[in-house]
Amino acid sequence: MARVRLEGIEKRFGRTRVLKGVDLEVQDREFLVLLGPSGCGKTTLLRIVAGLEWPDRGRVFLGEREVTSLPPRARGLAMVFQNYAVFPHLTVRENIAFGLRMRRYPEGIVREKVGRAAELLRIGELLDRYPAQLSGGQRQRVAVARALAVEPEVLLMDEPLSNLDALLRLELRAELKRLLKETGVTTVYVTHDQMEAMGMADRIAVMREGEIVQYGPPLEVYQKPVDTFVGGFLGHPPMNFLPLGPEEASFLLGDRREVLVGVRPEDLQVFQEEIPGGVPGRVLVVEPLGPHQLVTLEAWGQALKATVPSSLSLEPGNPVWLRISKESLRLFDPRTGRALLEVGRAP
Ligand SMILES: Nc1ncnc2c1ncn2[C@@H]1O[C@H](COP(=O)(O)OP(=O)(O)OP(=O)(O)O)[C@@H](O)[C@H]1O
Repeated sequence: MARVRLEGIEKRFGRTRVLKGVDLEVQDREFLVLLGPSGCGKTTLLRIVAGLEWPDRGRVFLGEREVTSLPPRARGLAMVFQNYAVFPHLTVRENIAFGLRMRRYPEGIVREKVGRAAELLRIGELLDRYPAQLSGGQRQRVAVARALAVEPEVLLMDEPLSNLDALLRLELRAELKRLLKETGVTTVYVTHDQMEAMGMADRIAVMREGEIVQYGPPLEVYQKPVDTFVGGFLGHPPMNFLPLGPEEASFLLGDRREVLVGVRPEDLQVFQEEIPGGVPGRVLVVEPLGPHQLVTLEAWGQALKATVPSSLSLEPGNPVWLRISKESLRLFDPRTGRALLEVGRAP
């Protein structure tokens, strides 16, 4: 198994700077997710790790080995992409065996490794079928089995679940997580789906416009976003942002300064009776989601989202009172969007 280390990776396509000096370290056996909006450079970074693309500047290490100028096959890694890259003219068995045959393993070993990979992915009964006879989910399992069969030190995955329907994604997400923990392979996984990132990652690297803006365990990134971009990108629905003038800030925070307050929809407490210190608001829209409801409210002169228990019977137009615990607030600089110190924490 191996660490992946990137140092100062820069890449341009024509005049566009796609990667602007990325440093990243993925620990041995870690499941790292590169998360970010479309076009931020995730795939380019992954392709540079794979050796399918060369950086203009910077270095790539796998373990202690520098591989910056090595071709893909010399790097000891395997890849799975979104468009189930399986060969249509080969059976599942031959697809899984492909990488092993390229490495010239003896037939007995090929059979054994194919069997083990098929068992891990629970596709043992599909070995004699052709890809056209498989569902999308099964095809993607074959692609993963083929990647894992060669026992790579590092597994690179680019949106491997994005072509699947929602239910299958959920199922395969959990299975992949189990599987990759079981095999212990170091994984770099690209997605723009924040639920996938939150659910699967040991650590998330959030990318924006060719840079990594935050890197840490999912909950830390969720609870302590370094700026409004990360706060707005993670969470569904995203964090609410309230621009407060000195007067309002003093009322809510006991501190006179202009700030941008970030509050997660689940941290906005909604009451139907007036409560001491509660901020008055009005219900605009109610969306029942089963265990809870998503409520759009007007308060502090702007629209906010709150997730509240379904037991509250709310209708558009209802008056409500809001409370936010100080611990759940995040403060941001209204000019730069950067996070400020937490409320109530000594500087
Ligand atoms: N071969 C190429 N030639 C020119 N521009 C490219 C090339 N590959 C990528 N780009 C550009 O580089 C930028 C980053 O692309 P990249 O595919 O890495 O982003 P991404 O974050 O993976 O996006 P997505 O989630 O949409 O796949 C985009 O603006 C894209 O148009």
